[in-house]
Amino acid sequence: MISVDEALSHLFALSPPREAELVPLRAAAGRVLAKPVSALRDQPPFAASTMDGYALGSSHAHPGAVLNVVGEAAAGHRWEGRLGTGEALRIFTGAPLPPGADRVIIQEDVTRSSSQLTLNSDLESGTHIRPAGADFKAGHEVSAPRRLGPSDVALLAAMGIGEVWVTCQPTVAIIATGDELVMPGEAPGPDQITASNIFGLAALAEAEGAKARILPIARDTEASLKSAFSLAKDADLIVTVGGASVGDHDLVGAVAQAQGMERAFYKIAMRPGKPLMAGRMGEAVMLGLPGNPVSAMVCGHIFMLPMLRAMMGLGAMAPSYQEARLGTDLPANGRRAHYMRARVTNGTVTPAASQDSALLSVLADANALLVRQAHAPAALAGETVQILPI
Ligand SMILES: Nc1nc2c(c(=O)[nH]1)N[C@H]1C(S)=C(S)[C@@H](COP(=O)(O)OP(=O)(O)OC[C@H]3O[C@@H](n4cnc5c(N)ncnc54)[C@H](O)[C@@H]3O)O[C@H]1N2
Ligand code: MOO
Repeated sequence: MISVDEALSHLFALSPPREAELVPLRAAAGRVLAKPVSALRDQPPFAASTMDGYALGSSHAHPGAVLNVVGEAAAGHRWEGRLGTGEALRIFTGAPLPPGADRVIIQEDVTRSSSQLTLNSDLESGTHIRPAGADFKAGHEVSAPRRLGPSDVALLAAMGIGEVWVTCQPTVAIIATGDELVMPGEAPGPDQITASNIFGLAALAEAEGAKARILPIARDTEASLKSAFSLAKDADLIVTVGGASVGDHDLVGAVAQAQGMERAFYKIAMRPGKPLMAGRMGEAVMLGLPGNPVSAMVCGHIFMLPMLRAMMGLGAMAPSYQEARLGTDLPANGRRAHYMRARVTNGTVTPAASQDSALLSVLADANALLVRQAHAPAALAGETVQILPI
């Protein structure tokens, strides 16, 4: 059995970044920027009024001053000219400021009569001018790699960028294995159950930005598993679920190897997740997860998601563990790192009463995994522990 960290290193070695593709900005949200992008010009490109009012030279901006309104500037329509002594310009929010003006008086602070403008006795302070380049200057860079969120997409649009290079989305083929399984909605036989974790794994992969495909359930025969692998071979990542352990019907490893899988490792010191396996299979990576519903999902968080992030160009990063206060005493841990289903409330984490790796209702109630390292000594309530929000 290798450690979780060793398993992750093997998996990262199997998961180089995918190539990049050029997509319209509208399709870029959630994708990973593959090449840095630079602003084409300053934003705003000109000094602009931030209010509706009157632009003037600040030497005139005193209560009771009387000025002559010589024209008008609106957003998208500059006034061509230069303000002289005693002159003011009607100006609206977003309009370019004319030369000769360095202050805008809001319209609430003036009295206007025809072209004559009188400043009121109480003037709001501030210039109400946004200088050219206040947001960013031409050449301002958004660096890569970076997962593009809504604010990034808005920034890129403001930078004038219509298309961006993003890493291609990894494709994931998910294969449930087992004679006992039927799809949700199908009528199970008396000895059968519904395939469940494959739907959770597909959702996890998609939420991370991958394209997931659930293949037909493979039965516990060489022929059925072989045909499932052949359907999956164009994927970047082939995820099998079940058939990973040591029973007579656990054929996944043997069939995968007969299909050319070069095994990187088998079995890890982790609970749940012990019979994890992985290797290269042609152009794809094969990740063989244990069948127990929670084991597969926990391995999805700890291994599949970091692999997908690496394939998307985000680097070889372990999951982002955080710290929390332990809400209850825990006994010493055994030789496998334990990823306990737990709830974190106000910074205090409490493990679920049952850690049976088949209980999806417990997983669905959990909002974190509480990580106990292999051979961790007993821990007392109040100690700081590692968690992974899920
Ligand atoms: N003698 C030993 N037995 C087992 C060991 C061991 O070390 N020695 N390891 C145990 C551990 S730990 C795990 S985890 C399981 C994993 O076994 P498999 O990966 O071979 O999984 P299966 O036997 O196919 O299934 C286990 C369990 O999960 C159900 N299952 C399978 N696939 C799905 C699915 N897609 N959706 C929902 N449920 C699924 C299946 O019906 C079984 O109940 O092995 C232990 N045994
Ligand atoms: O490791 Mo198994 O994955 O305990 O249930």
